[in-house]
Amino acid sequence: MSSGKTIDWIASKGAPLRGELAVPGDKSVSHRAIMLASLADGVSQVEGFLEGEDARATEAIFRRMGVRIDAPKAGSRIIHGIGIDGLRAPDGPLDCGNAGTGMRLLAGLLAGQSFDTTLVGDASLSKRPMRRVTAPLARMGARIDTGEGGVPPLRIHGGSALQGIDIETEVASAQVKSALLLAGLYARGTTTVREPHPTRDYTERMLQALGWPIEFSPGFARLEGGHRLLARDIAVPADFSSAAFFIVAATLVPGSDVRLQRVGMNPRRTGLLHVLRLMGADIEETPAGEQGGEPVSDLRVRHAPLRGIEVPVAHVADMIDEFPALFVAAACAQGTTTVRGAAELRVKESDRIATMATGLRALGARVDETPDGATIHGDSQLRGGSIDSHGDHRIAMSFAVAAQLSDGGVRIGDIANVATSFPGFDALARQAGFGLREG
Ligand SMILES: O=C(O)C1=C[C@@H](OP(=O)(O)O)[C@@H](O)[C@H](O)C1
Ligand SMILES: C=C(OP(=O)(O)O)C(=O)O
Repeated sequence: MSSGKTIDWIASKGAPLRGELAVPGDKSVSHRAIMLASLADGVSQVEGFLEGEDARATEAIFRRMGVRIDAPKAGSRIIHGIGIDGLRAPDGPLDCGNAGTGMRLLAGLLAGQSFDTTLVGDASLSKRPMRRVTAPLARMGARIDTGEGGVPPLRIHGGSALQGIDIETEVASAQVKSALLLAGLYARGTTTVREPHPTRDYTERMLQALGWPIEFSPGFARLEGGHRLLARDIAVPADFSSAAFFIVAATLVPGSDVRLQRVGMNPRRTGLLHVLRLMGADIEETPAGEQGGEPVSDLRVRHAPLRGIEVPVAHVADMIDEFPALFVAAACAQGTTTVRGAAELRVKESDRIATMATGLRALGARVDETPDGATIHGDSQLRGGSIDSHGDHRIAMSFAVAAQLSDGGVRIGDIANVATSFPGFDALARQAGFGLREG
């Protein structure tokens, strides 16, 4: 949740990136851990929970629906599950903050409850499209009113008898898929979701880990209503999307050699690794076992010159949150990089194609926008300037990376929302070598 206070960063060229870096827990997994452990029978302990505002907003919402969640120390939660039908009506609107994930997953989960709820969000979330979940949920029998134009708030009417469906989603979105699966827990019969491109499968994996029968494979998931979830301890892996800023920065800054510890390597998240390697990056990956059912690896990233490429459309969904950082890499690569099939970027916390194109141009790069992507002309010697992050955490962090390559200082406006996904980014970035301070 944005505090309303505007904070800026002044970022500038620092030192080559060095050392061992531990990035915080995965945001997607942290949301789902709160939701599913709350609905389980018994007590679950969550370790590596992301202390970011998005996941904490979800946590606060479940507390308000009667779930006891203890926080013995940072990154730890003890969740006293109240069973699949145990949630209680909250005493007012539920605030999802900045989190599309929180709101869309909850739309599905709350559609199956016996009581009414209202979901609200901050200024950015209040502009994001919700019909992508409310329309298919309506086909299951859910009754959800949106604001004018299909945006939040969502007024969810409880007491609907949900019916399973077999549906092919229009957009490749793990949030849409997860909303339907969570509604499917409460539906009569079978819910089947087919996707145009496979998306992250954390909801499916965690349902399975907590004992709900589910069948899934890339681009496909099927479950039926009427089972129960059993509490289980959950170890949250480090967030690949947070690691991505350091992977790109270390690749770009000459002399860098950095190690990232035990990063979550779910194949539906690591598209950026493939794309950066195609561009010439030097990323060494050492598998380090599993954490919470997810493969994790130690990554060693050394500086390497990059060349522009056409980003394969097949990787787009697997790197959807990494495009802001990729745009920076592309601006500093030799030659042109083309991005297509990424129209989803226009409906994230900001229009990420437009905010990145505008910001990079302000630093002297040449970027042409297209409706579903951009052409980024490389070979840029970035200069200093002023950037508006539009309150978008990933834009703010991407320009902190860009500033490590620029000739002058970069003022990055409105960075408070970095705390939604990556609290402590600035301290870790300074530890790695970044020139970065509040201004
Ligand atoms: O399911 C999730 O946890 C997420 C899915 C993605 O959104 P879409 O599914 O809408 O693409 C991603 O952008 C977001 O950061 C987290
Ligand atoms: C798009 C993002 O998150 P959400 O949709 O949950 O707001 C993100 O973290 O980049």
